[in-house]
Amino acid sequence: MNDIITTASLTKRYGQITAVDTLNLSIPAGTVYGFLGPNGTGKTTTMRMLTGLLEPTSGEASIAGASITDRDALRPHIGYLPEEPPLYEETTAYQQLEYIGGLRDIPTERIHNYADVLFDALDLEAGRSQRISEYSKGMRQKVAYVQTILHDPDVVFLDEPTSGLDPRAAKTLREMIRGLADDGTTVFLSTHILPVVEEVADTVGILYDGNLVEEGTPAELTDRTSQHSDSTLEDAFLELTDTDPVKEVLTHD
Ligand SMILES: Nc1ncnc2c1ncn2[C@@H]1O[C@H](COP(=O)(O)OP(=O)(O)OP(=O)(O)O)[C@@H](O)[C@H]1O
Repeated sequence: MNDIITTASLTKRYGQITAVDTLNLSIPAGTVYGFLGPNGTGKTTTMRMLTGLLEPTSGEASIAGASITDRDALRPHIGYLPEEPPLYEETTAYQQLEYIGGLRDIPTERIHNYADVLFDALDLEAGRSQRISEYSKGMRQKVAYVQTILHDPDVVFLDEPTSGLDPRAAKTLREMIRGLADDGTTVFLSTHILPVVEEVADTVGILYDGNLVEEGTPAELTDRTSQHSDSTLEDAFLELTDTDPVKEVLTHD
């Protein structure tokens, strides 16, 4: 299978802190990669480097053959939904998408057709004519998601995409994520909601202190670490990222 995301010793330091440490990833096209790790372990830093927003200290990476340091070449291939997506407060959802789509030369008719289908699926019809400043967190998240995939990118980076969504919308979004991958789009998904990853990810990578400490299918990770037959990805995650300093002192001989 063709790897569409590759990184080679990708590293980011902030002064004394090494946020991402010689990260090597090879992610095949058309798969969902669940990127997990405790808070402050380098996930956002990695995503910002892979989307060309942050320069690496060292190492390399490419997306669909475009180097992450070549932003013009990279841009058409990627969509990024950050944890706090920027939206224009005074516009409606349509206007927001028209503006973003316009920057990418997407015809207005296509933007409207696409938005109509996705807004129906995500239950955002009622909010279409409202200004974004009047939106709830979940409504904002829905518009931001549509904005992320509007130009049909090869790789979509999603940071906590179900944040703020009600259970029905979150379920629809999980199905959409799977649908994207089934249609050949690659999804790089970071979330702390492990059942979401368990449901949609083909492969899971666990980042810990900037290092990739484990990688495999959700079932493999669970099996590798499981103490009992009904273990979940959450059990595996907790075991692989266990840094209880008190426990470390007590067990140190
Ligand atoms: N601009 C910055 N300047 C200095 N240190 C930073 C900066 N951004 C991030 N860091 C540090 O880099 C490390 C990784 O942060 P990052 O935001 O990538 O983690 P994360 O895994 O995305 O966390 P979370 O799950 O909480 O979103 C942390 O130690 C953080 O304090």
